[in-house]
Amino acid sequence: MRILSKKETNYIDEQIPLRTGLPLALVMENVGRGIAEEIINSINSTNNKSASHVVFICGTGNNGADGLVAARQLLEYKIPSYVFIHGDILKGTDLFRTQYTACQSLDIKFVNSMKDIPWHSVGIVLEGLIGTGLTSDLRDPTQQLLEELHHWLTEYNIENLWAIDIPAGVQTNSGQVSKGTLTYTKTITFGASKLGMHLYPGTSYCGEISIKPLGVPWESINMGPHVHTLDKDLVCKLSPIRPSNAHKGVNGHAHIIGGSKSMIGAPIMAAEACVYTGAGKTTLHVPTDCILPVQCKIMPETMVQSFETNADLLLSLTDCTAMAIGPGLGRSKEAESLLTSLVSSFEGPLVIDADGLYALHELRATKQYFIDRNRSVIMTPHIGEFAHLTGQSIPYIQSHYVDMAREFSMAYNVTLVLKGIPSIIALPSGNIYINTLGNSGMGTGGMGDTLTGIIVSLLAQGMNEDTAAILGVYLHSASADFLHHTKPIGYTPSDVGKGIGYILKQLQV
Ligand SMILES: NC(=O)C1=CN([C@@H]2O[C@H](COP(=O)(O)OP(=O)(O)OC[C@H]3O[C@@H](n4cnc5c(N)ncnc54)[C@H](OP(=O)(O)O)[C@@H]3O)[C@@H](O)[C@H]2O)[C@H](O)CC1
Ligand SMILES: [K+]
Repeated sequence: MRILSKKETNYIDEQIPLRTGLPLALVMENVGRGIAEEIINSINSTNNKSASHVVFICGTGNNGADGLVAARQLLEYKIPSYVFIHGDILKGTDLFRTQYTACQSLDIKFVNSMKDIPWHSVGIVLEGLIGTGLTSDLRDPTQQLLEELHHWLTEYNIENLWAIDIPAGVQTNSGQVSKGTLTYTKTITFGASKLGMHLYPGTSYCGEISIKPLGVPWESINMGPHVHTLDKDLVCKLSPIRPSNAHKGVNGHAHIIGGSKSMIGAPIMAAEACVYTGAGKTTLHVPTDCILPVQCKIMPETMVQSFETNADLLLSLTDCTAMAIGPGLGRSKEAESLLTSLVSSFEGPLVIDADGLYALHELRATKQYFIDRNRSVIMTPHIGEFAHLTGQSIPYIQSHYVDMAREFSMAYNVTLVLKGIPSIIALPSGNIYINTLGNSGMGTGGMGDTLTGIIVSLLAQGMNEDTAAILGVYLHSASADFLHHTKPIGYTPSDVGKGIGYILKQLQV
């Protein structure tokens, strides 16, 4: 499912009249009908017929105009509305003033104060103060107004607070939330949901999201790189189909490099997840000083090799269909020089994770290697590692989450899996995928190692970087969601790895 940025919604508004000759007022009529239908359905399904009044709190932009269209359309169904307008009507947009004039001649009650609303008979309140037109944090008068609204909702125990398009105070692109923003039970949005509705903290203010059509097939408008949700519908088309005569020689040989004296669990989890995801062969390379405990712990299906020096390791990487480096590798000068050698000499599919990313801290020095490669490298940083890679602070990354991921991926030719809540995948083409799965039980050490193992396994089986990253993130989260269903916390990254085959089966149904 596509997700829209602020720039894209503005572009759609601009292009529809240009391409079709249809005025924006007609689009607004469609979205207003969408809002009205949602209200009618809710009123019809509730037993409380005494709470039948609808209240619209509108600004003087097009978001407020959408509310006025809905109020007018409700009259046809004999549903009365009260409207409170915030702001100077004369300074409203053309569409707002048109709708305002139309509503003045109808049986819609405009109130000058919220005190004049019969709150005891109100079932639903819709906020059309500000939509995608939010410019900065909410200004004081708007914050005060929302505070007053909150007072009435609490006093009269009104649960249904619905936002038109996006809650006033939530930034469309970043999901950052202004002081004074209220929490909604539903957001009725148009065409597609907006980025900020999928990113924290914005997502927790929106309530249920209901998408209403614009009435014009806007997806055919070319707007450059897209943002999509990562969900089952998308990955069903990506699921690998293995020929019935496939054997281990054709199912890929994944090599994983990692481990250090104090960290043997991370490479083991990665290697085992790689096996569970179906690689034909999995070899784990660990430093000589930790091979014994690794061999004692790891499942017998993996091959384990040790290396004393980087030169040893590079020589032993034969028959390698895909490689992952980083889990538990440790932070050392050797690791840094290993990374530089691998990035410049290994031409096959490569995943860099964890300490492998840390070893890239002189990223500018190696940037050209990434750009010159025929294929992108997959990097899987969490936000802390991404901050280290980019030199930006964590709060800055959080408030520029999608933009930073996209810029990084395009500049470095990297398929980026940015692990956060939610995780996003940024492709060198500029396209972004926002993960819609996952749960709180995943916040445990080793989950990232398992993800790396899944992704390198998919690469080894012949998937390209972009598909392996997208499908890998999906399989990882879907497997965790399956476990979470019966065991909310305490399932392990290894359990997640073990479940991958079952999720692949679900995708093939
Ligand atoms: N393609 C679509 O999806 C369509 C969307 N539509 C709707 O249009 C809005 C966007 O309308 P727009 O007129 O661009 O802007 P808004 O109405 O969202 O916002 C403008 C009003 O908000 C006030 N504002 C802005 N920033 C602040 C702030 N920081 N604090 C307080 N108030 C703020 C602004 O006041 P000014 O005094 O600054 O002018 C305006 O009053 C979109 O969200 C949809 O709902 C269309 O229906 C067409 C299709
Ligand atoms: K709104």
